Amino acid sequence: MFMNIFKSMPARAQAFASVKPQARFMATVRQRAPLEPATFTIRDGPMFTGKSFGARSNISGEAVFTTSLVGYPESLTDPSYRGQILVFTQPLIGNYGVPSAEKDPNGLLKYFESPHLQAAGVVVADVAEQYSHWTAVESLGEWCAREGVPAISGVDTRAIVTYLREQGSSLAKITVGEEYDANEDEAFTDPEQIHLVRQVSTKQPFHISAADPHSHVAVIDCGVKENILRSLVNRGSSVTVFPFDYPIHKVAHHFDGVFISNGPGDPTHCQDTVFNLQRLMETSQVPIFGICLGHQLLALAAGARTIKLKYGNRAHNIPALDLSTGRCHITSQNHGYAVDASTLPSEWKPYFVNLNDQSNEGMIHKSRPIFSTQFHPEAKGGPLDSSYLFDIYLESVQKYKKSQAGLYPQRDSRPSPLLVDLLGNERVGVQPTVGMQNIAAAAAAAAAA
Ligand SMILES: NC(=O)CC[C@H](N)C(=O)O
Repeated sequence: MFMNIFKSMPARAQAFASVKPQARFMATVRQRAPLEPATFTIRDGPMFTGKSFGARSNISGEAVFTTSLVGYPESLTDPSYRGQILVFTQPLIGNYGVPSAEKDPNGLLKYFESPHLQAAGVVVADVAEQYSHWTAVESLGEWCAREGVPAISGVDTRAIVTYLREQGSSLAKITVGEEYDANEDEAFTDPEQIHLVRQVSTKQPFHISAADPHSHVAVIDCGVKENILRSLVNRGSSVTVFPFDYPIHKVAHHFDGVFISNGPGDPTHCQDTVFNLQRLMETSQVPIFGICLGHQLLALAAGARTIKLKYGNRAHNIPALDLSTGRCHITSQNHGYAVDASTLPSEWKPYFVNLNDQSNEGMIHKSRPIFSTQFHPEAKGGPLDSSYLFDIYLESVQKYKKSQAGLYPQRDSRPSPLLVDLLGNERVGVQPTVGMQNIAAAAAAAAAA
C-alpha cells in the first residue's frame, strides 16, 4: 500500500521521500486554521478582497509600495515605515521566514533594523506559509500576528501598484473579518498628521562601544536603522545615540562626529532637530553625515526646502550618480520626500542624483566635512555599492579628532565605564507599532498628558 503511494509520487517527491529524515531539507510546514477574509481599501479608490494572515485587527495608514525582491524582515523593522501600509510587488513573500531578535557581540540586533515590526500593515500577492532558512524562527504570518500587525494576501498587487503610481501614495486601510460594510467607514488615519519620529526615537541617550574604538560619534536618532549603528561600530567608532530633539550643539564638543539618522514621516515635523543642527553648524566644525531623513533635516537646516514625491522611491536597485566622480551606484531606498536641489544655498552642492527620476540623492558642503545621502549606504537588505561612504565619513571624523587633540587633551573615544552604565545600551521607551488607530490614540493620549 505504502509502496503504491510512493510510486504514484512525482519523481522529485520520490527522491525527497527516499532521503533519510534527518538529512532532509528542513522545510517548516505548520497546519493553520483556514485564513479569514480581509479587505484592502484605498480611500476614494478601489477595494481588494483577500485573506488575512496577520493580526486580527483593522488599521489605516499611507499605502506605499516597494519593489525590493528580498529583505522583508529588514524593511518591516525599519522605523522609517512607521505609519505606512507596505505593499510588496515581489509576488511571493515570506518564503525564508523571519529571524529572531538575537543580538551581536556589540549588543546590536543581528537581523532586524529595530526590535519590532514597524509598518502599520502588510500587503502581498502570495504569502509563503511554508518557510525555510537557517535563521528563521517563525513564519511571516506568525510574526505579524504576534506583533499586532494586520496583513493581507491574495490581492492583485500589480493593480494596487498601478493605481498608486497613477494617483500617488494614498491613504488606505486593512479590514479583517467576514463582513466588510464599505458604508460603515471608519476614518482613514493620516500619518502625515502625526509626529512619527517622536514615536520611534529613543527617549533617553544610550551607548554602544566598539571593540577597540578609534572615535566616538553622536547619533541623532530619528528612528535609526540598526545597520547604521552596526556600520559605525564595526568600523571602530563607538556611538552615543540621542533622542531626535536633544540639543546636540550643546554636547558636540565631546564627540568626534555627528550622525543624523533615517526616520519616518514629513521632515518638516522635526523643527527642533533642524534648529539644533543650525546651531551645531554655526558653533562647531564637527564632521556631519546624514542618511535619508537625516539628509532632509540637514538640507532644511542649511536653508533648502523638501518636497513630497508622488509615490516615493522604495527599492534596492535604484541608480544614483555620484556627481563628483561620474560613477553610478545601485542603491537601497525608502523615502516619500526629497530635497529640492534647486533650493540648496551656495555653500552646498548636490552630491548624488537619481538616474530614474532625477530627484536629489545627496548634498555636500563645499568646504567643510559635511555630507548626506537620500539613499541608504548601509543598505539592509540591499547592495553595498555605497557603503564606502561610511569609510569617508569616519576618515574625516578621525582627522577632526586629531585636530581637536590640542584643544581637548582629556577627551577619549572610550567614555568612562560610569557613563556607559548610566546610559544603558539599547533604545529607551520606544513603543511597538500596533496599527495606526492605536498610534493615533497613543499620540492623542501623549498630547493630553
Ligand atoms: N528612510 C527615511 O529616512 C525616510 C525619510 C522620510 N520619512 C521620507 O519618507 O522621505
